[in-house]
Amino acid sequence: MTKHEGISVYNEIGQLRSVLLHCPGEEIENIVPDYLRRLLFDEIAYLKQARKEHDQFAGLLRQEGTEVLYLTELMAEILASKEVRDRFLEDFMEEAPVGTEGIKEALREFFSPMSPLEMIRKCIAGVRTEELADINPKSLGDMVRNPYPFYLDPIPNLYFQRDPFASIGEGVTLNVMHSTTRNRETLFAKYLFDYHPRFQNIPRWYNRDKSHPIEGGDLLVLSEKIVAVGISERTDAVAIEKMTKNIFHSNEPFETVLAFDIPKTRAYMHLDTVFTMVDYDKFTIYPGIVSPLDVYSISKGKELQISYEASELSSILKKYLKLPAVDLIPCGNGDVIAAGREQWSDGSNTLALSPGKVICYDRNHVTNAALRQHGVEVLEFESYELSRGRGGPRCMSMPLKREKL
Ligand SMILES: NC(=O)NCCC[C@H](N)C(=O)O
Repeated sequence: MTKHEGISVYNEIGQLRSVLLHCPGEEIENIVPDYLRRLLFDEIAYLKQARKEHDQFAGLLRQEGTEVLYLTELMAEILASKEVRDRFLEDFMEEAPVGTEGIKEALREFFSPMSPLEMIRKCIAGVRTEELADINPKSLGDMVRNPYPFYLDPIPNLYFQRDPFASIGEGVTLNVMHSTTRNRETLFAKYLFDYHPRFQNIPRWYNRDKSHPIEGGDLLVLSEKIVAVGISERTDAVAIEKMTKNIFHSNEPFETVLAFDIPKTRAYMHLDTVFTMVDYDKFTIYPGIVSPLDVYSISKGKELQISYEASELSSILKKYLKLPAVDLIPCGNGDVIAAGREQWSDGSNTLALSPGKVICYDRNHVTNAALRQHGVEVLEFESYELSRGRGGPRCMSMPLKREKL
């Protein structure tokens, strides 16, 4: 197993040293039209092409010197311990939830011959009812006919590794997801931080046992002093306050959390679907959120100091990041039709590799051209299928280490 490495993320743009990904697997082939919405997809994706695109994404990261870690491989290392494996399976079935003891017993038997990697992949892929032939009925629930096709639901959003936890400084938020379908994803993160030797004693700024939702796509570490967070469809103000108190009570250098109150709609589900940082003084933003945007600052003090920031976004960013000017590069380059189309496929959801160098989906050609006009280097990869899950390169990656600036 890998040695202790920890977490170190003090900005959005410093050289990306290490990142966590999940390459989409068989879970994508368990998405069916009847459950699309509940599974937070808008279309049926084609797995072979999605995996090809994801490999291109990982290839670009490696080519730039970033260490690429896969969630399934880290989890398989942990589950090599029989004790941890058994505990994980019980927790996983409890949270699924698997309702009856008869089905639980059949699942234990189903998983028992599998290697740790096979088991973890299958937990993510989902288990269809037809795969468990012999259930020894123990209760009424084991006997009644149920048309629902899964004993364990697939977890198709796991390739959006940005959301179940978030690296901030040397710690993490272990998130509470807004939707039931994504909540089991945070169990993987819990096991990583409880058991993997690479991540021992990582402070937690938020824990998945709290009731208020917060998702990683809403958390942006703008500098060593400033964290931005979306008050969004997925993240609520109570969770933000709890997280902020924990960060401020630690030895971390963060001094202000800027809370962006964005519209609560599916297209803009997280702050990073409408706003990402691409260079020291450059950001890409979806123009549709600028006028309804309210920003609040929460500053460190004996108590939290909360204020409404009355100025426009560029002034707020200049003030807190101590910059003479900021360049807000619009998604769609000022064309309202292109902006709407490209935001829908995450045109503003860039992943910075280093200051002024980002990875983007190739399909968002208007926004990518605008980024280049503003002096940003853009690396592209194919995006026919991955984009169907409504997330882009930032959503698909969780930085574990970035160089400090
Ligand atoms: N940070 C992100 O914006 N992640 C994208 C998540 C997409 C996923 N289908 C969801 O609705 O949660």
